[in-house]
Order: sequence, then C-alpha cells, then structure tokens
Amino acid sequence: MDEDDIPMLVETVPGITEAAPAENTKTVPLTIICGFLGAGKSTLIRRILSERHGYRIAVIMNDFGDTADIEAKTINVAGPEDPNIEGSEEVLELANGCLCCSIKDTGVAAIEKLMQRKGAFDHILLETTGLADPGPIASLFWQNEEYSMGLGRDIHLDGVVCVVDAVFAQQQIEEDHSEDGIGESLRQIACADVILLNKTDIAPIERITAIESQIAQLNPTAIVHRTVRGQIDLKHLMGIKAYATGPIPTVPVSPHHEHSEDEECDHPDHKPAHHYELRGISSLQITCPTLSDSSMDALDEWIRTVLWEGHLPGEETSAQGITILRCKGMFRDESGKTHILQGVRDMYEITTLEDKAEEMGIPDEGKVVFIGKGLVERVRKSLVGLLSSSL
Ligand SMILES: Nc1nc2c(ncn2[C@@H]2O[C@H](COP(=O)(O)OP(=O)(O)OP(=O)(O)O)[C@@H](O)[C@H]2O)c(=O)[nH]1
Repeated sequence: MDEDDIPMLVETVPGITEAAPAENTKTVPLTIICGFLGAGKSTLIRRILSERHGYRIAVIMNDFGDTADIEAKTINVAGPEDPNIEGSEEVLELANGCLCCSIKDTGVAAIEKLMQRKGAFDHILLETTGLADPGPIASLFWQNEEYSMGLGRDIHLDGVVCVVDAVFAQQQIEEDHSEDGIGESLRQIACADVILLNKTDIAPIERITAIESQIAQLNPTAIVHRTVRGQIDLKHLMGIKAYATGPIPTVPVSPHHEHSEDEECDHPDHKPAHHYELRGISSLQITCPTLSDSSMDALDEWIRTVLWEGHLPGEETSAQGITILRCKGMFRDESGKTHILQGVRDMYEITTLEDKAEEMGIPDEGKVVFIGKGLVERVRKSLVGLLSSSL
C-alpha cells in the first residue's frame, strides 16, 4: 500500500458480522504488523483489506518515524461491500510526532472514538513504519494498570507480527545500524510472536533456510511461516493471544528450534555447545523444573532485577548491561498450579492459570525464554543455578 493510500475497514459479507456497539466487557484485539522497509507489510495488508474473510478489521497505518515532519494522517473507514461506501466514510486524525507519543496520547483515543462511532471491530491491525521498533508500541498497548484504567480499556494487544524479506533480510540486518548498534530489523525479529518469511518465491532456498535458522536462534518463541505476497490464513495472524494472561499455548518450539548435538541444550547438566549472538542480541531458553515458593520468589526477583536494573541479582552493576526485549515462560509450582510469564521490554507479569494445565494439554516441564542483549553465559548460569536449586 502506498503512503497515500487510505486504509479501510473491511466489512465483508454483510449480515455475518454486523457492526455491533462496543461491549464494555469485550475488548478488541490489536495486532502490530512490523517489518523492515520493503518486506511486504503493505502487500499483506492490502490482501487482508481486499479479501472476504467475514471480519470487521480496522487497519491503522502509521508512518510516524519516517520523517520528523509528519502531516496529520487520515484514517478512512469504509466497507467495500457497503453500497453507501461514500457515505460510510469516516476520517480520524492522528497527531503529528513520534509514534509512541502519538499512539499514547492520541492514537489509542482515536481508535476508541472510532469504535464508539462505528461499533466494535473484530480486530485492529496497526501497521508500523519499516523503521519502527515494535517494543515500545507493544508495551503501550499491552494491558496494564495505566491502560486498563485509562486509555486502551477497549483494546488489548493480541500479538506482534513481523514480515521479513527472505531475499534481503540478512543484508538488512547487517547494514541496518542504529545508535545502540542493534538495528531495527533485528529488534523487529526479536519482538515478534509470528514471523512471515515473505518473498519465498524469489529467494534461493539456501537463503531461506539460513535466515530461518538465524531467526530460530534469535527468537525461539516466534512461529515462522514462509509466505508469498503475505498469503496466509488469517488465523495465524489474528487471535493468537500472544500476550494473554490466561491460558496460552506452550512456548512454541518448531522442529528446527530443537537442539541437535552441536546446538545449545537447555538441560542444566549439559554444557552449551555454542552461544548464537547477532549484534549482541541472542536468546536464552531454559527448562524450568517444578518450583518451590522460594524458587518462585527468587525467579521473580531475578526477572525484576534483570528487566528493571539490567544486571543480575547480587551484582551491583554489570559491565555488559542486560536488555530484555521480550520474555515468555510457563512453569509449575509445587501445588501443581501453572504460572505464565509474559514480558515486553521492562514490563512483565506472572499470572496463575485458573484452569487445570493437564486438561489444557500443557506439559509438566516448564520453560522460560528471554530475548535480548547481554544474555551471555554468565546470565545463563545464573538462571540455570537458580532454577536447578529447586530440584
Ligand atoms: N516477488 C515477490 N514480491 C513481493 C512479495 N511481497 C511483496 N513483494 C513486492 O515487494 C515490494 C515491497 O512490498 P511492500 O508491501 O510495499 O513492502 P512494505 O513492507 O510495505 O514496504 P515499506 O512500506 O517501504 O516499508 C512491492 O513491489 C511488492 O509487490 C513476495 O512475496 N514476492
């Protein structure tokens, strides 16, 4: 979709999903669609906007960050099936300025206003600019105290989808330098819950498998789909509940994520064979035994210290600071309760599953995954030591 194109609300088969007034009890899921310049975000969105799928989807295009001098964006809401397409037009204006501030101060309110006027959507897609770091945007939309009590009470973050260019991703990661040396293309991959490895029609197979294995090591929690022009069943993008505090699927581990002999093994007794790191970004994936109350507290303190202070518990500061971009986890306590860890940047929460884990098919063995910078062997050892002390 060109910059000047207007995003539309798709209202496919009338009658299947009539515009309903926003219910107070139901919040609308929001998916952030990120991806580096030219990866195929707009192609994906255009496809969603023109496809008959029966959902009312609001697409919010956001080009903030591409230029400091942003003109007010207009969001045009219309249904292609609507005979009064002209009449159903509705325009929202988002404030100028940086992406985060705009979303926080105006964007969320604008979306809610839109919902009040047009009825609740089934889903909201927020397409970010190719140079955006989705982390701060995700933390803004992730339900938390500030938002559930204020703005964003009608919206919840469903997940972050990253479109990756199978042809150029590796080159982009190499060339894309930002101030802290990580680069936005890498941050986007690190923060994603679902990755569409796009343009697989024109990428050589060796390149596809190479970037797939790179992604698997950088972000083992992301589910990767190969796509051509964003062709994918929407169920893989929407309603994925990646930030759910209730029942969530186990941390996904696809076959190529499983460790082989020459790859790193999570078991505390096994020494890691190597540590994969790109521009300082890597992932830490550790098997979690059943935890005692004191181990639960220790894990909570470990996470708090690492996320909020950027160093390990017991260390004053770390010469090599730790920055967590995303964390996920699931573990059991001695009473048999299952706990879910969700985090983005320095925000995290650990919630207890109300339902019985066995009934939901959740495995006994827990797992925690951290993705970020500075996750060196010392950090791994610290966490493995903490978790194995409860064995
Ligand atoms: N061959 C091929 N071309 C694709 C595919 N997906 C997108 N393209 C083309 O790649 C170019 C960039 O796609 P866009 O959808 O505009 O990418 P974008 O991520 O929105 O780009 P920016 O808005 O600049 O960040 C366009 O010419 C698309 O037609 C694909 O799977 N295969």
